[in-house]
Amino acid sequence: MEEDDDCPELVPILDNKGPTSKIPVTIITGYLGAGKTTLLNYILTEQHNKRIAVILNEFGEGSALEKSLAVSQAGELYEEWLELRNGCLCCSVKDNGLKAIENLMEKKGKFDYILLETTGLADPGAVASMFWVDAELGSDVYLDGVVTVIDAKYGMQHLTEKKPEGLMNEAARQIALADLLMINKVDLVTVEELTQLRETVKSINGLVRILETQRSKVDLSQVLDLHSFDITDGVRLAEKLKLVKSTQPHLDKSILTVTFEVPGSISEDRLNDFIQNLLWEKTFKNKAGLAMHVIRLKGILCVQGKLRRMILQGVHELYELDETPETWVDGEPRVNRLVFIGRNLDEDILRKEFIATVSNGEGGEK
Ligand SMILES: Nc1nc2c(ncn2[C@@H]2O[C@H](COP(=O)(O)OP(=O)(O)OP(=O)(O)O)[C@@H](O)[C@H]2O)c(=O)[nH]1
Repeated sequence: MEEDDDCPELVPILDNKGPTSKIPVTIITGYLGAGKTTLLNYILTEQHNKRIAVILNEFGEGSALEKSLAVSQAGELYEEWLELRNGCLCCSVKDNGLKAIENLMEKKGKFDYILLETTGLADPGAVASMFWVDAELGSDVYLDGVVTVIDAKYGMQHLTEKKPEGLMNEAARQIALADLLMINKVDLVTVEELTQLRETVKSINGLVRILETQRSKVDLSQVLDLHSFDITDGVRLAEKLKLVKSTQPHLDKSILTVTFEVPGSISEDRLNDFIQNLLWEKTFKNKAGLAMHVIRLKGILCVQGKLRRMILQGVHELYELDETPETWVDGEPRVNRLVFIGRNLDEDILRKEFIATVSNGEGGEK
């Protein structure tokens, strides 16, 4: 056992990924009119003793601010920022979003939390990747999670909208990327409609926690500090991944969740080969010959030569493989458990490809 009391000087406890030294960013996404602004207004007017900065994101859109700021009850629209009585702040940033946020913090001091609302049609994956990469590069912020708001009444319609060949349905993509899903406007639907939507959502993202809300009212502790990209709690993630089941597509060509478990310890190099073939080269195809496309990826792995569990996190083409603080216990079965959310995925093929790639040569027992 390691000594917990003594902290070796050369190993800072608050490493640059530590939640205490950096400011969390939660991305709030969802289709047009789902209730994102209502959620932000609710959060900003609740008593939470946090200094929250709300950023309305127009990254990459290049267009002028199309909508009023989240909090404009005073009738004033602030170009740069709007400071609220409870210490919160609201502003709109374009293009180089992270730089703008850093400038804002320089001017206004640090916040406790940043909420970033993406425009209804934006791909939250691009924004999430940007924050994720920046955190790695030593920025003051880290990505806490992606919250997707769905319209209980029109959600199904958005999900079944036909897209031109090859294009992904944005509503489904936003669900696939979510770490937390809020089905909002439950007052407008019947129990049956709500059940149907919930089942459809689960068939896309088998990992996500689902909340049902009216007027986006939600216990803030369920939305903030999700630590969805943390690498420190491998045990909790392992337990969570164990409960995930592969899903069947509900909708034509829909995005779904695939999960599997492979025993033994694996080579890190070959694991990297597998991930890169999947995410970058897109070499794996489903039975219909369509390339698999991963949107979100999580895993707990047992890597040869590592005493600790490894965590794998991925968003689109980015991935990160890290050691957790937890060592494998003697006699504990070594397993690799992976969850993929994406398009054209096929569980059998993916598992076979994984086994073929990682257990080449000396794979198997530790
Ligand atoms: N009936 C009902 N209406 C709601 C609920 N939540 C929000 N609304 C209304 O739905 C409309 C859209 O809500 P917004 O919060 O502006 O949605 P949004 O996702 O920010 O919309 P965009 O900015 O266009 O993407 C508003 O008129 C809200 O008052 C709810 O739970 N029930």
